[in-house]
Amino acid sequence: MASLVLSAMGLHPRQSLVKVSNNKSVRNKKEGWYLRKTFFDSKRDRTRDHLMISNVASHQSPASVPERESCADHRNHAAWTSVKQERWEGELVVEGEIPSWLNGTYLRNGPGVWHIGEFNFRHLFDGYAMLVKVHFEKNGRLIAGHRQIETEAYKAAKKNKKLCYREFSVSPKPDNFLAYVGELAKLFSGASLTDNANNGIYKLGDGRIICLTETQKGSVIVDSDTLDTLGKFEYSDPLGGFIQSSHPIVTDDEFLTLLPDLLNPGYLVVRMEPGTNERKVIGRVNCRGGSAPGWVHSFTMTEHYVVVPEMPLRYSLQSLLKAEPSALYQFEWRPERKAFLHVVCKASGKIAASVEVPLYMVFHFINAYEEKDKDGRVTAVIADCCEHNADTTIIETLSLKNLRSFHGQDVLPDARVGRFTIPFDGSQFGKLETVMDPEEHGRGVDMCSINPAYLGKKYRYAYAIGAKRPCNFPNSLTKLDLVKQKAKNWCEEGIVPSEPLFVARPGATEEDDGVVISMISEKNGGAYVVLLDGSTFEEIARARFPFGLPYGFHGCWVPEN
Ligand SMILES: CC1=C(/C=C/C(C)=C\C=C\C(C)=C\C=C\C=C(C)\C=C\C=O)C(C)(C)CCC1
Ligand SMILES: [Fe+2]
Repeated sequence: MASLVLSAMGLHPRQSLVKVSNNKSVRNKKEGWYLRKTFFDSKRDRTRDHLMISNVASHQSPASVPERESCADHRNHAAWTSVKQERWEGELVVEGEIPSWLNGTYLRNGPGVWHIGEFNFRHLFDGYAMLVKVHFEKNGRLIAGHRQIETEAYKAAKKNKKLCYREFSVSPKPDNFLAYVGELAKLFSGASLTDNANNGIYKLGDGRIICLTETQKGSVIVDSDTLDTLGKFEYSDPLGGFIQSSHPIVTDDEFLTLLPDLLNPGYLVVRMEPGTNERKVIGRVNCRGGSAPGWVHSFTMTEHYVVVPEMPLRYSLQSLLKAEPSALYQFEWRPERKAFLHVVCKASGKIAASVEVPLYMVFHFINAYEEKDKDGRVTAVIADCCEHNADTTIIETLSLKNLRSFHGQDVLPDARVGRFTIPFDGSQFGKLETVMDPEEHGRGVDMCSINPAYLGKKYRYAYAIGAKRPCNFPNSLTKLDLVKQKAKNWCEEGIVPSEPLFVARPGATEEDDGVVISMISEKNGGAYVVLLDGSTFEEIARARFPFGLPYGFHGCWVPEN
């Protein structure tokens, strides 16, 4: 009975509410209760790691989650370990003070499950999508939860107990030659590619919440409260193709994205209005560097221009066709084909500038803005990014084998805040410079966010994951002051933080007036959500989940009402 009551409260039965003062207890300010932190207190608990893809747990607290076979390696950091059950919801106890204006839901997308039965995925990017939510109620309470996204790829793997679609690093093995021929046909139509929407998450101008990956069919609508998968986002236009940027640029007024064209190498720049599913073409950029477009995980824009990257890391049709992944999975590094940035005018669709730039390797662009002369004419576009020193090593660093074998070696490749200058004077070349000494952020930087009010405009601050060396993955949060060229860092021993998401205080006039939210996975198997002050970059609150949560990619903020 007691355990049922605790379950209903979202508490584990071993997590007891006690009115005592104890250094292992955390005060729940609101209720005047203390929550004794007994999660994972015993070694036995830490070693329980359940296979979850074989079963669907209904709306449950951890207490009512059925025990399942042990599968994953319990010595793994929570960040690289599949989540223990398919879904959970409960209330979290807050340590610290949540600002009273913070009212809404933080959603995070990312991999949740990296295995199907005994079959283990190889890469961080492969994991089946899981959503995490933290709902900040007006009364200061936090209601949290997580849930797998019910994509075709995930459901098929569960039903058939085998890989059925091509994920980032793994492809289903055809049983025989006929099946192989069938697979090839499916590949050309895009049917064999995954719809595992494990990457981006956005609130569209019309209120719908969309989860995305690089495949167009991996666009999925979810419910921000229940985390239900509501269905595929079906594009109603005839644009075709099967790949898209994982990161559209979404505002209340529009959804802009890039569609790489693998057959006639180039990119379509498209725009979709809120309330519609129809993308309209703004313009097209033809690749300057040969027979395949570069990978466009993300891109950036200014107030009037879209910046289209053409990276030397290009799609490899050959690798896409092969069942066995090559060294760079579906990509190949082609430095001889050079690197470019193209600038497309949002109003006319015309190419305003197209320049060759030094080689670069970028997953995430940060922001861009226009530089103007005294008469208000645009003289250049500035585009900032998290740049991996034109080195693709980071992709292999993010394989699960590497992430799970950290023994104190400093193996995270260096990264920097890169700034491109794209002149508007007809020059053939653009510049790529380092904004600040990379030591400021431990030579690690990625998964960035800014104050959304500064999108496309001159800005000063960005928030990202950084590094405290030695490490094999970014293990700190960093606030980058791009004007002073300084960083403030926040870190705790053994943590893996996900993208720090900046949420502005309503009515704020300073760019950094707000909070930064990040989900933290711990090496002892725990997880918590942390809130930092956007200005001082000091911790203001945290709330612990009752079990570990894997690393996640990106978040979004859904304000109440
Ligand atoms: C790329 C293609 C596919 C899938 C891509 C997927 C599922 C995810 C990509 C995620 C990325 C690029 C995440 C980047 C994270 C970077 C980090 C954490 C950097 C840290 C550095 O210090 C498909 C869908 C399989 C199709 C083909 C192409
Ligand atoms: Fe991303």
